[in-house]
Amino acid sequence: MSLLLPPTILVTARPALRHRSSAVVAVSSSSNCRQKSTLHAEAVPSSSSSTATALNCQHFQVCSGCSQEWDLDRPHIVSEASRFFQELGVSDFSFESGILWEWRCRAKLAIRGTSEMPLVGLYEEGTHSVVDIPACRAHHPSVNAAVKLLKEGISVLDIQPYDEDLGTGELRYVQIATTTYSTSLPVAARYQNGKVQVSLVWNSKNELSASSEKLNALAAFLWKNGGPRSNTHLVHSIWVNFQTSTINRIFGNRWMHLLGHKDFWERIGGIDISLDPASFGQANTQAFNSLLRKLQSYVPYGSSVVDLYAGAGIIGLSVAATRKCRSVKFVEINKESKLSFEKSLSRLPKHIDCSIFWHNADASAEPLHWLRGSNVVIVDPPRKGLDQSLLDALMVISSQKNSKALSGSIIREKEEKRPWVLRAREATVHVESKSRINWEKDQTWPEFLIYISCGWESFKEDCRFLLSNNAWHLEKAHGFNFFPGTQRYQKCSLLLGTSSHGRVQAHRVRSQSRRRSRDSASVLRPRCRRRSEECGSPFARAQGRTACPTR
Ligand SMILES: C[S@@+](CC[C@H](N)C(=O)[O-])C[C@H]1O[C@@H](n2cnc3c(N)ncnc32)[C@H](O)[C@@H]1O
Repeated sequence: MSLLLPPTILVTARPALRHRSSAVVAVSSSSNCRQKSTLHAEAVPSSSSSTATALNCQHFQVCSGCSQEWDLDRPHIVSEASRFFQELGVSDFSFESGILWEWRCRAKLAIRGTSEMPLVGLYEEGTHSVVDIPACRAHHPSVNAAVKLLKEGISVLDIQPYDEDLGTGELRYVQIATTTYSTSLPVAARYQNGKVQVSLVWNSKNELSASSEKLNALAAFLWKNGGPRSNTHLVHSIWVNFQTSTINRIFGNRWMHLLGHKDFWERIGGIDISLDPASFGQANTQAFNSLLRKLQSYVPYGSSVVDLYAGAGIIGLSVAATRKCRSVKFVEINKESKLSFEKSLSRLPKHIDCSIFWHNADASAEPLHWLRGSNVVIVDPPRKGLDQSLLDALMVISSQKNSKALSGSIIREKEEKRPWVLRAREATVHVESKSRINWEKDQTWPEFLIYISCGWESFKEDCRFLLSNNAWHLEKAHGFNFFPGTQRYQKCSLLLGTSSHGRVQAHRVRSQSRRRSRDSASVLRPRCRRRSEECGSPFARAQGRTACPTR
């Protein structure tokens, strides 16, 4: 089995522990002092540090986005990860540092202040005060240029930034995503010349509200001064998301395309992918590309793959295209990802003969059902890690020598009658290959698990659990610098191989005790952290109110 650990989690290692404790106390008055001293300690360069790999950002220590100022190519977590994997028998853990600045191609930023002096940025650690970050070193240069243009528009048109205490104002957040896909430019010039998809989060229920005129005027301003006919041609397209709720979410449910190309293409992992603003997208597209290239090499040719927590399906589609897969099944809970998935699917090379199924479903509900029929399972869960039911299912399949017996025991469990479960089992997107796969009847079970993780602490826990009782065997581990300058999220990929030694009974006992320990961990972690990928501020998490831009 192979497992891919998202670097996101990783980098957090030691520093992550410090951050975690800071986060827990962030609502108390002493928390800021603690946080600051942590940041200060990390700001001290070691004797071998070089300015060539320093963050060198004027916003450091005020903005909550970055917490490592020196040695961006060596996140502190790497040495911990290396030791962790060494202890588990993997001595060749590798780490790719990638680009160190201008890597963030996707940013969600809060908009506060006044129309004369708008603030566009992240929350100061432990507060809900927005820090303006016009010269952010992590942002792709096009993101910073778009923020500058947006601020001009806010001032010229007297747009009112959101006031979250009063719930008033017009513009709450902006999401800016960069595409570097352009066939009219030489490859070497494409990254620097990225164009942005701007999504304005507008404080109204829909396009019929009284403030719509101002919204249209702002969109027209951005298009006139940044669109294809402007001198700079920075803006690819403009969307609006309507959000009036005070709950802990950046986006509401209503999206509308306003100007520019609706489809937003990027080339990653050897395929063309389309990402709608409502779909999950990786912030560091270059690191993601490296991760995909490595991951592909671990998928045997002709595999049947299940991609759980699939988002818009980039990982599964990239292995379908490069590994001659028999079938790839995707399971994703966010229905908004379907549109992006279908568009990307439409550009998969026509010669690829692979059965494809995309399900809008919860991977943790009936996980054995999703695992059946595949020899490779790829998981890329949110920071909280794998759902317990899926971990249990992975342990069950590893401990059963006889796949027929396994299928039989599952089928005997119950005949499913619940209509919503049956509906979820039906693929909402289905492309049949010439070989016509019926994985529902297939007796194959995963032999390879590839775990991509963006939460180091939860990953370690999941990994130890999967390796317990020799249920899975760890083969490879790789780290990728997805978030240089931030300690919190790195991505790491691991490859686990199954063994057939474990006993189901023994495993069940263990999984129960683990569930208890997870519950107690959740007491320390604010609830919304477990629920929402969006919330990054300890303050907001503890208060359970307005969402914070992710870092
Ligand atoms: C870290 S993202 C990975 C997305 C995708 N693999 C990619 O790289 O673009 C995690 C994804 O898991 C989805 N998700 C969260 N909980 C889920 C669940 N219980 N079942 C299925 N998908 C889930 C989220 O909507 C999100 O798209």
